[in-house]
Amino acid sequence: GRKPWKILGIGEEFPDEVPLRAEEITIPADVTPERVPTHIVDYSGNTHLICESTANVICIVYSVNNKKSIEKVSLPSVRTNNKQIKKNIPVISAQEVLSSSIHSFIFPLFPQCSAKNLKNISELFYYAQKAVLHPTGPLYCPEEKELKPSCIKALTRIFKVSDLDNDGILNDNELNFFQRTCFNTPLAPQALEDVKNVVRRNMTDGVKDNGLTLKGFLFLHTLFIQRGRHETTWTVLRRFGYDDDLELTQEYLFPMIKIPPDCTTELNHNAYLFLQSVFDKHDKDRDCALSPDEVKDLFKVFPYMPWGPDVNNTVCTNDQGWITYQGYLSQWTLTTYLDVQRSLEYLGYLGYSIIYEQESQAAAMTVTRNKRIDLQKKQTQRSVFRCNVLGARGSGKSGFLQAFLGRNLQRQRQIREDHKSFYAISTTYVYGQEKYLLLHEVIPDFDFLSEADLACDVVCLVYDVNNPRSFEYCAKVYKQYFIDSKTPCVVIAAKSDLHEVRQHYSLSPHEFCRKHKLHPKDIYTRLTTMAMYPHMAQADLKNSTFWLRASVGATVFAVLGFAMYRALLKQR
Ligand SMILES: Nc1nc2c(ncn2[C@@H]2O[C@H](COP(=O)(O)OP(=O)(O)OP(=O)(O)O)[C@@H](O)[C@H]2O)c(=O)[nH]1
Ligand SMILES: [Ca+2]
Ligand SMILES: [Ca+2]
Ligand SMILES: [Mg+2]
Ligand SMILES: [Mg+2]
Repeated sequence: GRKPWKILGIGEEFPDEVPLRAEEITIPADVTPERVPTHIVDYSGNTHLICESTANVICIVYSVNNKKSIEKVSLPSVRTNNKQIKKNIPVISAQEVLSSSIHSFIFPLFPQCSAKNLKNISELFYYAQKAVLHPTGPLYCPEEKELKPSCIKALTRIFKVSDLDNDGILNDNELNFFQRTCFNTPLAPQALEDVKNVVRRNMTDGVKDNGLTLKGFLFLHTLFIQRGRHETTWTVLRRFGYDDDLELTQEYLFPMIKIPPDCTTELNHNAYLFLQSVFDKHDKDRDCALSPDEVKDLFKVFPYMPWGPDVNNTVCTNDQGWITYQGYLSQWTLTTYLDVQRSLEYLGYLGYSIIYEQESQAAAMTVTRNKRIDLQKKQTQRSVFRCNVLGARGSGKSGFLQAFLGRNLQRQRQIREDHKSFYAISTTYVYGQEKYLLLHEVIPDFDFLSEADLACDVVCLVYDVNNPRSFEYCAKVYKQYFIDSKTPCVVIAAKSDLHEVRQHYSLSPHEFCRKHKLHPKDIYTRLTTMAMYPHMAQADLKNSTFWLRASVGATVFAVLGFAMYRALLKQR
């Protein structure tokens, strides 16, 4: 899909009579080494003509046994005579062709070419094309004789992604995998040793425990570039998703994925396996939780830190407040459910499609079938269910979410205001199957409940038994938004450890929910079950509403995590 491009030739001509500007010659794509159709325009030493050109690369051709010809076309003169030459047009010369043909060890050699008679003229065009397609500019600083910072950054990410066990060394297995990934060919055992020996000869800490360190890896690439083999480095960079500016491409980070309405996005089994391996390689002390340092290390391959402190209040953490393995997978599940583009982007940074040899990051996603079909067929393959939690201000919504993560009131009160989350996600078992339940706290603004606030699998209406004005909100929301909807609703009486007061509403909560006599043992499992089998909720309960009394007392929490929620049906 590349556009055809132009090579401009300027030089001292040997024939006596030459036209000022020869006709353009076009080399068709299929006979050029880089498969790019190429126009060659010959400018016969009239360097000022280049001003009008739109060339991608300029070839300077001169006779090596004629000093004058070199002087005439030497770079400074081309530059000074042609101020309008765009700064980023590469200029190559026959001299360069000669000096680039050096022995190298891993990748196939270029044929030796003769600049003297340009017998192998195709080499010249090979280099001309290479100068455009694989520019050294973004990679290497010739003055400093070292890689540019952005190139070091990209190669460091590539090293980290390829270092599958995260020990800071590319061992033979990892090097072979890397080689196969980038060049489609395995590395012969001898070639592998040769590479390491080259590094050993040049530096002391480039090889460690018979594997390549980051320093050694960067050194190798410096060497490739210095030996005119920069297309090797470009092959690696492009394989890992980088464009000419060393940014990850849009196609790599955001592959096309179609999400029809009423469908949701989940990670598939392969993606969970990959994420599990990423967790394992960063959980260095194997305590099944990510310490702040481990999290930092995990996200070193990202251009920014994707998880803020609110994540620790969205998923399960250990006693130290560190995200557990379960919590880590939950957070990935949440991101995928709420913002699949972001999830694709993150998988891209981690190198999912490369490590798991997939066409694109999109291969990690399952788009679930339309929810309506699930309802018709009365079954679902989904594994993530969303429950929106609504209730008046201060009714105990956040407490309900945090209790799901196993946090008692005392612990909840330690959460900083700016670290609070409007989501909580964890797993529950429904008929023996592990499912994710995603709780979302909706900001109580009765007049501004959006589509998104209402779209979910099950609704929780929370009121405060201790606040006489809190039930009215639930009743109004229910009557306005859910009475005719297919979405099952649950009414939850929160703070039931406090004194229960009479609600200022025409019906008492008990009357409101009287018809719906349910005794769920575990409110969260109950919610997931209702989300999964809404037709059951419909069948059981005419208005698909029942009433729960939930207590978030600290002492009750201590025994069975979130089992402190006692769901009782009050009978009069
Ligand atoms: N005693 C007792 N207090 C609770 C319980 N749940 C929440 N609270 C307290 O009630 C207050 C409000 O609780 P939240 O969970 O923040 O209520 P909310 O509905 O999220 O409030 P907003 O987000 O402001 O709308 C806080 O001071 C909590 O500590 C409970 O079960 N028992
Ligand atoms: Ca390793
Ligand atoms: Ca750990
Ligand atoms: Mg000519
Ligand atoms: Mg809240």
